[in-house]
Amino acid sequence: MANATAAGSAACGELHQGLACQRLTLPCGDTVLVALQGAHVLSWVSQGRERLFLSPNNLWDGQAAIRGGVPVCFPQFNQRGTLPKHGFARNMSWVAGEAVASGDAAHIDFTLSTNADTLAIWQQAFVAVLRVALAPGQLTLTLTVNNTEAQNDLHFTGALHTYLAVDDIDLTELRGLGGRPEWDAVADVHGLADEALYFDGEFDRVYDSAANPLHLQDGTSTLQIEQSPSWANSVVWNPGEGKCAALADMPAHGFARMLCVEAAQVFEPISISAGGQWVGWQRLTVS
Ligand SMILES: O=P(O)(O)OC[C@H]1O[C@@H](O)[C@H](O)[C@@H](O)[C@@H]1O
Repeated sequence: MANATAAGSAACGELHQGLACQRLTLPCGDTVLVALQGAHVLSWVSQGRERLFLSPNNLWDGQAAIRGGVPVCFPQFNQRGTLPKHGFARNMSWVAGEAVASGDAAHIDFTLSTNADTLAIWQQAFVAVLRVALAPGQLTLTLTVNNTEAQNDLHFTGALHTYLAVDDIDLTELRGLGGRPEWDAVADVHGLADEALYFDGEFDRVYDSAANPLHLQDGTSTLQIEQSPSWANSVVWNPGEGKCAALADMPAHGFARMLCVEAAQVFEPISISAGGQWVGWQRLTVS
């Protein structure tokens, strides 16, 4: 089913590997594809180039976490709690709203609410909304979490776990975190970030987020990465060759074509009082 929206933008449903998806396409040709599973952005093409890495070795069974794109990790980051790794939101089906166009941009909201499956593992009433907003050369992902409890606070950690496509990880550098507190999770060492980060093996580090944008340079193009101050951390992850080989859902050399730069909340859970709301976003801009 396709429906035209204002200014020539188009929104339509389609299947990708059997999964129900929504696609937004702008008059300039930029397009984003989002699976209902996890409200998972699978593809963002801007200026004719795919900007996200998506593993060709995914199971596509509608439940297993999808490797690549932008997993929404909620309400738990990694294994820092009793919930499934990186929370359950990426494994569940979200509900797509109507696409909305304004000028040369468009957005669509996806919603996940408390249900029997979430209550079975997390006794918390909530409504989470991911807005996927497309503008020429720009993708903005905004996660809004509503605590719909009458009395209790809601606590969560999480991330927008963005897998950026790179031509060659050996030619990739990330700038903008220089001087920020860094925890190297591989070596379990705390320090301060170098001005430019390079990747020649497993890399798994958590940073105190920076106020300024980050810049990813991969040889042929530069991407600017921003996040709202409501996320305390940025996580930079590449499994490297050895760990990549152990990931069943990654091709052997997949590590060379990706870098995760995540807007995240890792250590200190975010608290939302009863009836309250939290908003956090990540914005990618082709530059
Ligand atoms: O394989 P998963 O569950 O998608 O997690 C991938 C990676 O996600 C990153 O955010 C973590 O920092 C890594 O430690 C983790 O390995």
